[in-house]
Amino acid sequence: MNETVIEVSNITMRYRLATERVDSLKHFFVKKIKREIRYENFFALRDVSFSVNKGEVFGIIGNNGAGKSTLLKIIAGVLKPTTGAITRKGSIAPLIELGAGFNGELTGIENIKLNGLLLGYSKKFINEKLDEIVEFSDLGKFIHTPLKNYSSGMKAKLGFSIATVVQPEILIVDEVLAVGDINFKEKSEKKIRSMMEGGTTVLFVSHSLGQVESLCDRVLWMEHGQVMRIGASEKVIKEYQEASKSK
Ligand SMILES: Nc1ncnc2c1ncn2[C@@H]1O[C@H](COP(=O)(O)OP(=O)(O)OP(=O)(O)O)[C@@H](O)[C@H]1O
Repeated sequence: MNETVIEVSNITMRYRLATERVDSLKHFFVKKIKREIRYENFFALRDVSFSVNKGEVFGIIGNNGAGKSTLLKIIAGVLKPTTGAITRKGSIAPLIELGAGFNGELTGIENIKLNGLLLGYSKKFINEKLDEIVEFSDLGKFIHTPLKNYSSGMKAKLGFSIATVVQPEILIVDEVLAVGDINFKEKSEKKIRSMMEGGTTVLFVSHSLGQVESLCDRVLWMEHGQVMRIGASEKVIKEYQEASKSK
């Protein structure tokens, strides 16, 4: 029987956007005190529900602004939904907002140590795994350079290498593979596949439909914060492409 590891129940995420234009922070507070700031409700997610089974590779697709990253952040526990509930079973490695825990002044090596601690790895474990992380990251001599000199792809490589040195029960991958070069893409796809074989559940967000189709069992297509379709990858991707064409 299929075991559910992620259950998303009626998630709604509301952002409040200030509708006034203010030129400075001072101006903002003056207006706020005078209660002249008005807010508009913006729903990034509306009543989203689905579940993901253990060992499944689950893709999320949709146009820019559809709500994919917001949904992943809620599942990862980085954001709290306005209403609705999430249940999650097992350890999680969220590869989202890579670099959020990075420090631009520190070198690649130093960031591995810092980020590893943030991910809950012990010092001993990080030291044991350091060579493996450095090798996988393909950063060559840049590993000894401060991160502020890295491109976004280089940061993504480092983040992926750190997070996947352990086998989490749930791996969340948001566009990470899109910024890596072709060699790294192949390598990281291989790593994701080996994790899948080891039983890891993967949530994968990407605009690369070919990659989604080749990696994912099922796909969720979102539009304007709502679920359009959930189903077998090939079928849902085809429907999404047809809908995009006819727009
Ligand atoms: N902190 C925030 N405050 C207000 N609105 C936000 C915030 N974060 C995201 N949004 C809005 O929520 C909507 C969904 O954003 P989200 O980043 O989840 O989309 P996405 O599907 O991941 O897009 P993309 O494919 O471009 O990465 C967008 O309209 C965005 O402008």
